[in-house]
Amino acid sequence: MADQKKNKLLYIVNPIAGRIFPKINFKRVIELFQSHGFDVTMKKTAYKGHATELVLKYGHDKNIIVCSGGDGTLNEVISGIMRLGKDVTLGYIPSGTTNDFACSLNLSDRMEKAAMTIIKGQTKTVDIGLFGEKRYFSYIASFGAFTGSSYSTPQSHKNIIGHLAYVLEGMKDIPNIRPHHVRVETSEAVYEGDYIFGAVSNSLSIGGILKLDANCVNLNDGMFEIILIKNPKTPIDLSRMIISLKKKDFKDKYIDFFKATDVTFYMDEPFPWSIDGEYEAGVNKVKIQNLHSAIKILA
Ligand SMILES: Nc1ncnc2c1ncn2[C@@H]1O[C@H](COP(=O)(O)OP(=O)(O)OP(=O)(O)O)[C@@H](O)[C@H]1O
Repeated sequence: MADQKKNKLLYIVNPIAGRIFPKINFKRVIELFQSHGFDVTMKKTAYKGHATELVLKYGHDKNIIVCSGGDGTLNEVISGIMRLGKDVTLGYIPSGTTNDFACSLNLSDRMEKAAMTIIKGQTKTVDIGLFGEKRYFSYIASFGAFTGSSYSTPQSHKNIIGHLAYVLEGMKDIPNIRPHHVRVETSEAVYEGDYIFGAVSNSLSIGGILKLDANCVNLNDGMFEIILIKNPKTPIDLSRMIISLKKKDFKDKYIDFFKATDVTFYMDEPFPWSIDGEYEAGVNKVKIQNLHSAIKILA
């Protein structure tokens, strides 16, 4: 168990994350922390970007920063910690709709169990992504098919029907799927093509739909997994590719799959990205860097 005398804990709660039932019982979580000797300051988020501000405002004298929310809240807290420039440990009690990153870290979505993981005090380090100059991400930067639904699905729908809301919103995208011409450079290779989807990820699960093999992904190896999917020419190509993706077999001629530390994307025309499920405006060129072991997390 961690040395509780030293444990000044900032607890950030997104009160609107996840489904209506069950909502995070943050009072119970606070009681648990306090009963184990933690000195807790709790703050609720009130708007987008607030979690980052709260970390920067209240995080200076804390050694643990815990958040409850979904991938969006976690992303904002990580962005705050990266800017804080102080050695703090992150704790996460998932209460979002998809909680992709929590699944990769094997964190329980049962509130008390996740709180106990934090109280037990075992840490591991994980890589963090940097998209461009200042946009951090915990598990994914993606573009193309279905990524719009990750940030455009209304919160009210997510609250009522959970992850299915993303899937339904994504289906609206199908008639509009069109390829983007992209050139992708790593220190070792160049990939170029008309891609309908691309993802730079540090996760076992991409949008809760596409799964990567646990043996292939290490969240702290300084490398991203990168998947680029080309536009299939015929319905037969499309169905073969879908079968390959479902089998986690990425050798199909329409799929480029590789690992890299840093990767630069060159786009003919800008298109929006999704960063940990939140909207990011398009650019003509972006470098995505893996910041190795950048965050210490209780997991
Ligand atoms: N009080 C608030 N009112 C409205 N929006 C908020 C509030 N607090 C935080 N937000 C924003 O809500 C958005 C969604 O939060 P989050 O991603 O944590 O939950 P979720 O969407 O339910 O879960 P997931 O991303 O795992 O599906 C984020 O962009 C966050 O900044």
